[in-house]
Amino acid sequence: MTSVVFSIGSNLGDRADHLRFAVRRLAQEGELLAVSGVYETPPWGDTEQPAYYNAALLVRGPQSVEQWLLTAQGIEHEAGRVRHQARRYSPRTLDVDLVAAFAEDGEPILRDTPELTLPHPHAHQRAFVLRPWLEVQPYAQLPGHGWVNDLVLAEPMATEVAMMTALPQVRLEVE
Ligand SMILES: Nc1ncnc2c1ncn2[C@@H]1O[C@H](COP(=O)(O)OP(=O)(O)OP(=O)(O)O)[C@@H](O)[C@H]1O
Ligand SMILES: Nc1nc2c(c(=O)[nH]1)N=C(CO)CN2
Repeated sequence: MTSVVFSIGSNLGDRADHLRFAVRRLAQEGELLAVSGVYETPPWGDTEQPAYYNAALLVRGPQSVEQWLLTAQGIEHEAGRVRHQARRYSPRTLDVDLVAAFAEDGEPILRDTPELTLPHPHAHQRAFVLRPWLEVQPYAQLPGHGWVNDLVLAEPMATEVAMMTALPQVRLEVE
């Protein structure tokens, strides 16, 4: 069994609907253990694009992390995601990234291949990943970077977290 923290994001079309789609599909693929709140977040990395909706999920299942990656990419495709070769961080209907994964004994699963890096190589730089992650794993540690709670409290991350808007009226939970 593996437990995976997913970051989901959308900044094209009906953002809430795209996140709900990701939750519904991942709940079909594994056991949905926790769902964070939804945040509206300023675009990171390429600022000339609309704001994102972001959230985090914790899902468990018998899959390998490589199988989870294929599932995540399949879900992005089903949501109509188009990849733009010329633009690194282009707007997208749905992004489903593996942030971190854990074996049954709680040990982090590490990968460093061209297809899959675990933990996600940019996780420690992204408020839109770290803040929702804390809601699904309050005692999370990011291998190589320490406690996630410490990361979100330290500057400049704390300022970026303050720029995120919690949207409690947007619910993602599946029935
Ligand atoms: N932890 C990971 N989660 C998702 N994709 C990963 C991961 N590690 C490596 N990848 C690889 O990254 C490639 C690019 O993925 P994608 O197009 O979703 O990137 P992005 O979302 O635009 O940027 P970023 O990966 O920085 O969030 C994928 O082909 C995938 O194989
Ligand atoms: N706020 C925000 N910015 C981003 C996001 C995202 O999900 N949210 N995803 C990106 C590529 O993975 C690049 N930039």
